[in-house]
Amino acid sequence: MRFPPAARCLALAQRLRPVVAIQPYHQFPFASFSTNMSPAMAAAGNGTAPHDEDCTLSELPKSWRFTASLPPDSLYPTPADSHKTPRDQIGPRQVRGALFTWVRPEKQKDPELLAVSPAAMRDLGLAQSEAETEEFRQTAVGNKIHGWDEETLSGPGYPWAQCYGGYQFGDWAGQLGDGRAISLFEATNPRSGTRYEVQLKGAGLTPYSRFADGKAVLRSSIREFVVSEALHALGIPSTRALALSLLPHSRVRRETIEPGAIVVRFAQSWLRFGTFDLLRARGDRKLLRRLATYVAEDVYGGWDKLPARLDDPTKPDDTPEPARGVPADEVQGPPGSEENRFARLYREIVRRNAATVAHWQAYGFMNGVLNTDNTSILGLSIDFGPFAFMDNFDPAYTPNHDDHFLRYSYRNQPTIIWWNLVRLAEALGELLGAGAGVDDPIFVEKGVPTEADAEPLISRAETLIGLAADEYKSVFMATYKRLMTSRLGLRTQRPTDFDALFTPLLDTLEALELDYHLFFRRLSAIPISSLATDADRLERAATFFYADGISAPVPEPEGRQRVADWLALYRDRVVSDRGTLADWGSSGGSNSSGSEGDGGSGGGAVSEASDAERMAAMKRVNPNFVPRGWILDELIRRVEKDGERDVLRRVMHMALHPFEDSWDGRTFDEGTAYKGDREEEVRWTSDMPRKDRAMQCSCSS
Ligand SMILES: Nc1ncnc2c1ncn2[C@@H]1O[C@H](COP(=O)(O)OP(=O)(O)OP(=O)(O)O)[C@@H](O)[C@H]1O
Repeated sequence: MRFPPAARCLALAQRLRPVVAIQPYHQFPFASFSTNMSPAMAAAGNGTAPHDEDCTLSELPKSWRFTASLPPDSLYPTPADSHKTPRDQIGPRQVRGALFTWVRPEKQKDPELLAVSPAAMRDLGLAQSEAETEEFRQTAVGNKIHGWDEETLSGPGYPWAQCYGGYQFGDWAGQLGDGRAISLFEATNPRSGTRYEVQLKGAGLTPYSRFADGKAVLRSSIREFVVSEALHALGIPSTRALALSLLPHSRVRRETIEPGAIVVRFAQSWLRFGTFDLLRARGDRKLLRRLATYVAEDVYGGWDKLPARLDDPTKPDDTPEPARGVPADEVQGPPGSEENRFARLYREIVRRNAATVAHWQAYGFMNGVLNTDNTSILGLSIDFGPFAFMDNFDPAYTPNHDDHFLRYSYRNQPTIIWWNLVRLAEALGELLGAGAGVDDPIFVEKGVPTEADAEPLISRAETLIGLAADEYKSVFMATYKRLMTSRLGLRTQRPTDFDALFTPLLDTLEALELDYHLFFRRLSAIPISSLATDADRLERAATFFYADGISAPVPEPEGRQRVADWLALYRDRVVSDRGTLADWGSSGGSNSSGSEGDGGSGGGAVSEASDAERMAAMKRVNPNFVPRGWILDELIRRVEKDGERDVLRRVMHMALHPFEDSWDGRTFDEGTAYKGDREEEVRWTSDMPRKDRAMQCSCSS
């Protein structure tokens, strides 16, 4: 079966790439916090306060909607068929016509529960004390399964592994699938009503394990456990991690022999672009339509949740947020660019991913392997292999040791996510291009347009994908600018900020090899009144250098002057943002002046109260702690080699409360003083050791 329109879409994709081709990093910053804690961060909820409604694991409402809605592997049509098959016979193979296989996690001997995320417990609706129970420990490694009676071989649900494909490093990789992840059930938090798919990573072989062993090593499991929760606490959409267990009898062969582990993780959906890629590659149009419908109805919560057509899709920057509530069968827009419900679905996926990649850019996070099987249909950060947070600001940095062409480098991330979105557009091309004809019985039956309809369909798909490219860029830029604005403590955005403030800042960080995160955090503690004169600013400039000096080949006085020049711009911008007319010219004054028509002051002051408010607001969005590569390496060494355990609890606490000045001895949501390690906290939030900057990881995990 051929996919002619999608083939045309491929050509289109190639033509479209320049539309949003990644520009130099400094043209692509973004952020989405107001100076107050953003709703995302508030919702992220880092606390562990108990709730009356928190339940036990067995009380937690569970469902199996994914497996009830989509077709299983025909070799094991029912859970009982799979359950009766010896575990070692469920070997790797190509699966057709299905989106998952029923498969039970392997049983594990003497597992040790190493750590849980208190925030994850709370977000799932589980009482904190549940983590102490045997039921939790056995569930966390797959020894106990829910919804299935292993005696009677019956029950409402059974574990499963998803089938998907993907483009890896730009090439079609064929069928992939959950080769070592097995989903247990969907859990609905009774308080929030949010439903999550809960799964185990490292739980054993599945039909999608290909040539590998179905296991995960402790090293990569610790990294995924910590970063999932850290991203969420930063307000960055991410899959989550609930628990980490060590498998003492599991020896896993990678570059060396390593201990095995299992992470319990959860997300509102684990579907990836690669799931759609696979159906397109199989030519399975019917299932593709069914999957898209499942995503809209079950994952996004209904067709009416998707974005209405923009008032003017050719000018997304000038258009307000799209309305919602469009009925499923409504088609919007003029002939040639009519948007049906599948076009709205595609646009929502575009918008979510644009916002997420904007968060990564603003917070200096790199996934490291942005293949289409690692790109979420919900726009979540997903699959944590060789990820990293930026150390010294270097837009060409890739944390992936094997990424020789820098495909997944920091500056390329927005382009690559668009590249992946174009692959998704190819899969959805016929559905979104069909316009009002999408429900014509012949089209529904065959999934392909008639000869007469083909040309208009292709042309409409091309038009809509082109408009989606503009929308992607617009959402990306708006989000990035909003985040950067708040990271700099500004209450207002100006069109000139991007070129006049953000770009010179990033250029300075790059030229002087300054630490990206420490810069923002340290700036959050500098009163504007201390930047009044050039001499003040020159003195303050050294705050941003490492204690052992700058590593860039720039003489220190020159480096100081460069930072001081930017601080002058910043001071003027803050004064124009927060100062009053009466303040202007009332004190000191910098030598620089704001841009024409920019409200620049060239002098002025900010009241102490207002400046204190700026600094406090900045501290709420500029983390003091991020789990950098060297910290995770230390953590892994201490857990794996030195047998430490409590360090995991401490690192998770810092990751879940990243904006605090300090942690040990302070009272957090749970009402009792938190027991930390002061020396460790200071070390993990100060200058990083020179030898550890900009580390790279291999993909082995
Ligand atoms: N040790 C392994 N055993 C079986 N399959 C594996 C193993 N490692 C990777 N895979 C599979 O190879 C593919 C690509 O691997 P990748 O490292 O991107 O994924 P992953 O980290 O295992 O999974 P996820 O994206 O679910 O976090 C996936 O289909 C994955 O399931």
